[in-house]
Amino acid sequence: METIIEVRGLGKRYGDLEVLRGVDFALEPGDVFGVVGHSGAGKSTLLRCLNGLEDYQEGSVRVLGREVRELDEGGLKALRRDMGMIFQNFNLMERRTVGENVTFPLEVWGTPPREREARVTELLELVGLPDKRDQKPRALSGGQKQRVGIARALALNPRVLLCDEATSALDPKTTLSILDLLMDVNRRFGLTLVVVTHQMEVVKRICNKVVLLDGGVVQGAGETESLFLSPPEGLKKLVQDDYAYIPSGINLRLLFPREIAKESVITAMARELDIDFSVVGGKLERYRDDVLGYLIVNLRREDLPRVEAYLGRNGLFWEVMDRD
Ligand SMILES: Nc1ncnc2c1ncn2[C@@H]1O[C@H](COP(=O)(O)OP(=O)(O)OP(=O)(O)O)[C@@H](O)[C@H]1O
Repeated sequence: METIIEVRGLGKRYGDLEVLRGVDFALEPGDVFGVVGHSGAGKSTLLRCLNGLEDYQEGSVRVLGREVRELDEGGLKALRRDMGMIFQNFNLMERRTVGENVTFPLEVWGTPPREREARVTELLELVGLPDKRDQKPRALSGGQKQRVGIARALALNPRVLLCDEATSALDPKTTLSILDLLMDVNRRFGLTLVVVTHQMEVVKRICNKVVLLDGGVVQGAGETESLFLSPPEGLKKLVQDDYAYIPSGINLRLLFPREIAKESVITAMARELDIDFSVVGGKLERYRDDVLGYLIVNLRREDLPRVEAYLGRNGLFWEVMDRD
């Protein structure tokens, strides 16, 4: 499949400050790629390297087959037409109406007025705001403003949408509605999304791939589900909940991949093996279209071999949390 964005060995400095080092990833059309990490991790800088707003000193950033650093002014303009962007604070023009905001990129690219009108109508329908066309942004809620931001970002039919903390200023319910809209445009147009966020819930809900940055270095990367269900050491703090583990016996983390998420594996196991255990904690969550999760149980050390054998026989995944 075509690679739409390929980043290899990316290194970026502001003077003496190294902000990104050895960043690698590749995205295919339709990927929803989460970029997560603490404040100052380099997330926004990475995004700006993708659309040529920042230069980089090392490695390669190829977008739609073009090396971003080598683009001239015309090339950069074309690149930004192919990459829409939305922002935490929406960046709408307050003096312009909603319709005038959405039409702005079309004006810049010289689209004839009649086509512009039709396109604005279509875009405002798409984001669910056909009746707000003549309103000023100040009359809109945060969620509605972001919908206008999305309509404007899609005006030129981009291949990629860059989302910089796009839901961070919104309440949880509005966040979900914006994420649903982003998934809708992703599926409908095969749009690739790059989603910078510090909200793990956003990643779980819409991203199929994720990279975790810390101090400008990739700490973990891969498919969202496997990264969350079984994170590498060092990432656990960032993606897992803390539980007060029971100090005696064995704490076992059972992972529920999609096929068995809803089955009551645990009660069946307890019955069949005739063992006792306590539930320490757990979570079932929605990841895109699946319900996945884990459960942490505490059992007697001597029961572990039989439990592991049972889990293995039944095709389950588990992790012993404190095997010495
Ligand atoms: N224009 C700049 N000049 C100098 N240093 C900068 C500049 N922009 C960012 N930095 C520094 O680069 C580092 C990474 O910043 P960046 O904004 O990419 O992080 P971030 O992960 O997006 O953080 P946040 O979530 O707080 O936005 C920080 O240490 C920041 O202070």
